[in-house]
Amino acid sequence: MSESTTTDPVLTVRDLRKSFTLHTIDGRTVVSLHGVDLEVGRGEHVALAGPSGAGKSSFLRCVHRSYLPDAGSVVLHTDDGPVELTGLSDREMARLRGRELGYVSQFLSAPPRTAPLEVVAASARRRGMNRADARDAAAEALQRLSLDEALWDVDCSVLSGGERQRVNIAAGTVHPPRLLLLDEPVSALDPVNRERALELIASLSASGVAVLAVFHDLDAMHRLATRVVRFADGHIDRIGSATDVLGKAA
Ligand SMILES: Nc1ncnc2c1ncn2[C@@H]1O[C@H](COP(=O)(O)OP(=O)(O)OP(=O)(O)O)[C@@H](O)[C@H]1O
Repeated sequence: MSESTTTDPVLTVRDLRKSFTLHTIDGRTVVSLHGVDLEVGRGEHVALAGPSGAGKSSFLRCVHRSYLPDAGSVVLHTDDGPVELTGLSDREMARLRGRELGYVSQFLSAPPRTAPLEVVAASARRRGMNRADARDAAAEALQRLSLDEALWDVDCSVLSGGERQRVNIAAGTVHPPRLLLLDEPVSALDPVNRERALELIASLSASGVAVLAVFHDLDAMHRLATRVVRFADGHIDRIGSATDVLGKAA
């Protein structure tokens, strides 16, 4: 399924294909994306829906290029013009990721012996802030997500799952990038912290950030998505408002 063109595009994906060869199972091939087209505009929040195994995470990872697609085009529209991500060297991709492309998964991957404040400040620095401003912005982001200040300088490895997720969200949203990819970012949060995180994510769209998100939770999609894209068997089979695609909110 194809879709219409967005007026102020941030991301344009065309005919994206990805498959995996399972070497341990007689070289069997699993196709996760069969040729997907999608455009995401400035300030849009596009939610990826669909059953388990439909290709949602593969799509996010191919856009982030933690998976290298087999074929197709992934273009990020930057201030310097469109950049084809599939053709960048690893070094160029890493630089672009730091500045323009945030990825928040459900797990925090922090270097050993790093503290929350450092993780979030490092993310802000990669996005162009100076050291002092990055530290202030990191403190503000952690405060907004109610991470207890006593934890800001402890090793991330001692944090609980929900605390790690809040550090991850703070790092993804501090001095927000042009495009933010979210893969189940609030799955370990209690209701109060989940609410704060959803409010923060909602405020990003208002400031022009393009968001591409996977939430298994229908309520989050209804609240946040300007458009829902439903995946099935590695294809997009439906695009529309949350109510059109998911039915009425509970
Ligand atoms: N690294 C991998 N190696 C082998 N197969 C993979 C890999 N990543 C994804 N797949 C396969 O690709 C298909 C799509 O998986 P993907 O994780 O993208 O689905 P999903 O829609 O995100 O599912 P879920 O909602 O359960 O997270 C599945 O059949 C999965 O087994």
